Amino acid sequence: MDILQDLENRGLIQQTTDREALQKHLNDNQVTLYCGFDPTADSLHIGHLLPIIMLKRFQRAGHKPIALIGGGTGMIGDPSGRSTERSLNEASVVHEYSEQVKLQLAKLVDFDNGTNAAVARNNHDWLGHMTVIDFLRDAGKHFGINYMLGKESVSTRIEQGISYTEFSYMILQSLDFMKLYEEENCTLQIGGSDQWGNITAGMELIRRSRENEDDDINVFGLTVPLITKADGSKFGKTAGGAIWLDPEKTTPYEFYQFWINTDDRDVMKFLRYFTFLEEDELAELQTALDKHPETRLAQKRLAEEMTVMVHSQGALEQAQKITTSLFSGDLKDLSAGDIEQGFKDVPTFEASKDDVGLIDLLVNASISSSKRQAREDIQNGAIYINGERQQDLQYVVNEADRIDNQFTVIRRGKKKYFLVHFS
Ligand SMILES: N[C@@H](Cc1ccc(O)cc1)C(=O)O
Repeated sequence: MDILQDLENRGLIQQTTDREALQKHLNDNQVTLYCGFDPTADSLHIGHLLPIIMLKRFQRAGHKPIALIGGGTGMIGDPSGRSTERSLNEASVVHEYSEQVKLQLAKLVDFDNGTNAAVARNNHDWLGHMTVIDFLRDAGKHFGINYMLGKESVSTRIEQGISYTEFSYMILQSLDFMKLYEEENCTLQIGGSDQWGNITAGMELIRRSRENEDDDINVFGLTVPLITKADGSKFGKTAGGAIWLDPEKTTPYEFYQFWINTDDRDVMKFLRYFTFLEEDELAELQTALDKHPETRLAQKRLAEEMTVMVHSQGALEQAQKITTSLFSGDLKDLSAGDIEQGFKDVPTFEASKDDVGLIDLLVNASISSSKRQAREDIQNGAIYINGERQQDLQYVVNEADRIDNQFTVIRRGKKKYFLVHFS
């Protein structure tokens, strides 16, 4: 099936410029396309995944993706989709973020697979050395103020205010498209739906600066939809904050759990958006969802695909093992690393490796508020050590209670977890 049809079936096209011409262009050529990512943090997050996967889809269809790192634009700040001015990051910080973002992109997009290997570029390489005179003469001349004021990213900000810095952002992104068009024969830019204005501005710049040339200029833009959820809340934001792609910031277990918790009403849409599963398999999962929603087969499949894609098969297996152990309450087979992932946000008490009476431990670790309370908790059967109830008031916590010789998981009541770390 051709790529545009596949994208359309998956609901992945928000807007395209001249759809028919784009179709023909993609049918007749190996097309070089790009998507830009501004380094606004030390890691990409789940909101960046859709455009990244889009690059992979085009790559699988035989086209050539460029992942553009916004080392230059990241110094300025895109007003698109934002209601307030951004605060500027130090140059050294943007530089550091750029390196991290580049490494992440390299893991996700195939940078060495022969004829259509993906390429990484950094727009600081050209924007960072441009003089202000060149900028105003060569780029600025092609942008009418009315045209710029008409862009949604600007018009929606006139009331609250927008700096000249952010106002100029669209010119920088346009210069990128022109640069990549000239140097890499890049003819398609893709992005999130809020990027439509910047993408079309780039096409306009390419056309205007080549007005006197006779050959046809074939450049295109395509945007993906904003991801919405049935419950109206924002995609990718949880109580614990953003879902990052960096395993140090969001562990693979947490990442896996994020997808597992997808609402029944959203799961099929997300499978279409994010995975490469094809119609027949999607239909099977739809049937499972209709007949046996309680098995959460579609959610499991989504979580598996995404965890392997962003992390690894090993990370998926670890996440599944932790999930099963936490569900059954049987923690014996977990390693210290598993415990750290599975109980990342649980209060942790540091202890030495000496045997200690359970009552003392409960009080020292602030699990029970007093010795009396500790005795009551134990007698009431509210205290569990590594998932096993302990009702002996004289019990001494010892080496055998240490998982991987480092952790003891204590539960008080139904789901209040505490971690004791022995060192
Ligand atoms: N403006 C894009 C990032 C980007 C940067 C440079 C480009 O040339 C293209 C895209 C964003 O904020 O998501």
